[in-house]
Amino acid sequence: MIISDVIRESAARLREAGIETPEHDAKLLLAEAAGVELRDVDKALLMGSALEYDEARFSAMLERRAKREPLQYIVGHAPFRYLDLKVGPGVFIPRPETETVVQAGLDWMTRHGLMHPRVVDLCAGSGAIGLAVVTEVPGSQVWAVELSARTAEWTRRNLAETAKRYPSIASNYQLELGDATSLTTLAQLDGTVDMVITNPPYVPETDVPEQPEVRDWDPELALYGGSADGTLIPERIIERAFRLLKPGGALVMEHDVTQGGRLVAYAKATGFTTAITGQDWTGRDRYLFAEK
Ligand SMILES: C[S@@+](CC[C@H](N)C(=O)[O-])C[C@H]1O[C@@H](n2cnc3c(N)ncnc32)[C@H](O)[C@@H]1O
Repeated sequence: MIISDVIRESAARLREAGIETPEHDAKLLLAEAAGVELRDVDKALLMGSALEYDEARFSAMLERRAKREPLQYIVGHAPFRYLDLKVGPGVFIPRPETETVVQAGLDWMTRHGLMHPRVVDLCAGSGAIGLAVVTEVPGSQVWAVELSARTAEWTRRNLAETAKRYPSIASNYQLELGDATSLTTLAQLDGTVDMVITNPPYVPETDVPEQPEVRDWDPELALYGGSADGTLIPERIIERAFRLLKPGGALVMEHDVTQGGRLVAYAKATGFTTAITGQDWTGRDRYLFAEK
């Protein structure tokens, strides 16, 4: 079968399953089954040329996608800034809005000319935030905390993979298995940290996501913020970050679009001297930025 027919038929199957980007997903899965990049599939489509691919693997992946399993779990990896992270069931898939949150943290460190920043990533998941920082900020030291032992296996896997490309990070990144909201977690760092960057669970419990890829596949522990409006865990993270930070240090924390005002007020009440809400690329309120 020629490639355009394969894509057309596969996309029709995915469209029928309610997927919003059927052609894109079909092309990506075909690229994976052929062991090539997406642009090679586009080129084959444009030129009308043939493409060798593993047909059995492609149809198995297509069936998984039609059951609304996230594309990233099926292909086993997800991009995050300059990294390509391993993901699968049991770990939260890193999202583009979190790249904005990391950028806000990096910009602050650059503005303050920090040479050897000490950075904490609370709620590490795949390791996206901490691994981005330790690979993008030379001389940085990162501590990451994750509660789920199953998820922490993914964090460790990503640390090992990333260290193959950036060998120096192995000694500059430490993962702790524990509760990021507990006063005892990383207590040895209290008052010494330059920056906390975090993407904690924050989805309001009254707001169960409609997308099956999120609702049925992302771990619940990664999603829900522990109260009806989802701010319980983020507020505890604000308190923990305040103790970890040195005077003048900063917290950047991703949150739901509805939570900006409440979390700014909470940060100020906790003792942060400044607190503002930052926006993502689409202009929506998505993170708290607070200085101690
Ligand atoms: C929204 S995900 C973020 C993962 C990653 N930082 C990212 O941005 O892609 C939240 C993560 O926090 C973990 N988590 C939930 N509660 C926690 C807690 N009390 N302490 C530490 N980690 C926690 C979850 O298991 C999940 O991996």
